[in-house]
Amino acid sequence: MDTEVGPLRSVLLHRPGNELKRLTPRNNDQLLFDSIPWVDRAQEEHDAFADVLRGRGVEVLLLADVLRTALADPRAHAAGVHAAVDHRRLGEALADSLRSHLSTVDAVTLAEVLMSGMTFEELPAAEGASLVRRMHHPHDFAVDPLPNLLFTRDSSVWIADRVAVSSLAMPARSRETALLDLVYAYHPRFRGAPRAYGAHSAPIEGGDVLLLAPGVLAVGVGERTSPAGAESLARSVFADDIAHTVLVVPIEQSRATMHLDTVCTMVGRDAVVMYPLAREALRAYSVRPDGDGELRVDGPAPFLDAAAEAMGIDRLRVIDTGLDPVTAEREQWDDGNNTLALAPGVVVGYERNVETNERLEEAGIEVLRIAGSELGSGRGGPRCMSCPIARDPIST
Ligand SMILES: NC(=O)NCCC[C@H](N)C(=O)O
Repeated sequence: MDTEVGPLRSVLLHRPGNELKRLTPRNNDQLLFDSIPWVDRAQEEHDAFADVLRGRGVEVLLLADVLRTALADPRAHAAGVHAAVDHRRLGEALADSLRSHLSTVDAVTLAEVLMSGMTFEELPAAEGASLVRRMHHPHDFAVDPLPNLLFTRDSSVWIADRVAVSSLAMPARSRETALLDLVYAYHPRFRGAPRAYGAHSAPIEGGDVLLLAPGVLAVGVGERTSPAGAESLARSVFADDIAHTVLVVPIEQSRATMHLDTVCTMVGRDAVVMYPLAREALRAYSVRPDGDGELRVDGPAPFLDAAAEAMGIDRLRVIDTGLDPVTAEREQWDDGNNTLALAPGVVVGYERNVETNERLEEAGIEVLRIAGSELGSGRGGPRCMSCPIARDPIST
């Protein structure tokens, strides 16, 4: 898979589950949600999103299913138990007893613990007194929930025939790496899938990675992906010969622009929808292999120019959203720029971004609208909620 817009064949989604029921007004900021979602409605919205994709011939894989299947392998099960138990939080005695307990549970139960976490009151009854158990509030988490699993875009990225399992920057998401790692290592469908980026610890998140054209990647660097993460990814894709240029794009370190795909996504082979303020502001370092195993770094230059040059086209078309600044800011916050392309000129977008969608349609882009009032409470749109696994090449 080497573009953002080739006909989408297969995608990994996560239907939100019990992990969302862990969100409270006390923990939602730390868990990276802006409000408390109505879980049943979020599930309905997500089911409708998945149905739109299936209706267009896309195979939808659900993370909970592939996780359960992977955990049926004893090695994956052991890795899952290891990922769940934090001995620094629990202390050695309680960690040992939780480890022994989880080692005996089936794959479905372990998957649920890995996704939804476990509170101290849900820990299996243990013999004897544990200071840790007594001092924690019963509702404290012994195993943290992962409500941001919903945003499968960020935790793994397919580039050509390789998958990069991300190292996520925020503590609330760092355990997602272990789950995706064991899915790709042990699920029969993915076992042996070649990796990109490896087990680097420098943060990369998939929302920052755009496959602009075959061999050309854009990587946002800001709140999530670090300069070191971008450099590691560049070195890895050059070593594997799956890209010739990586455009490294500094983005503002703020919640509204946490990933590059919050301000810019591709809607056609040479077209993007972009937050108007980003249009002039974005710049890019062009990183290429220098032929001696090192990197050549040029720039920074205006992003649109650097992208067109690397893609070998005259210019990258920006869909003129033509919005007044307040509407633009509101619709950017609600992920109007975060579209998922199903094919060149066909995208999924949140229905609430009325003006952005109208402008896209005026530019000839078909917009498949989905509801997202609850899904969007974690600040992510259709692109954030999808990890494409296979796309057809764009026919010429
Ligand atoms: N690619 C994206 O922009 N993903 C959205 C992630 C939202 C999630 N609540 C987070 O803060 O990581």
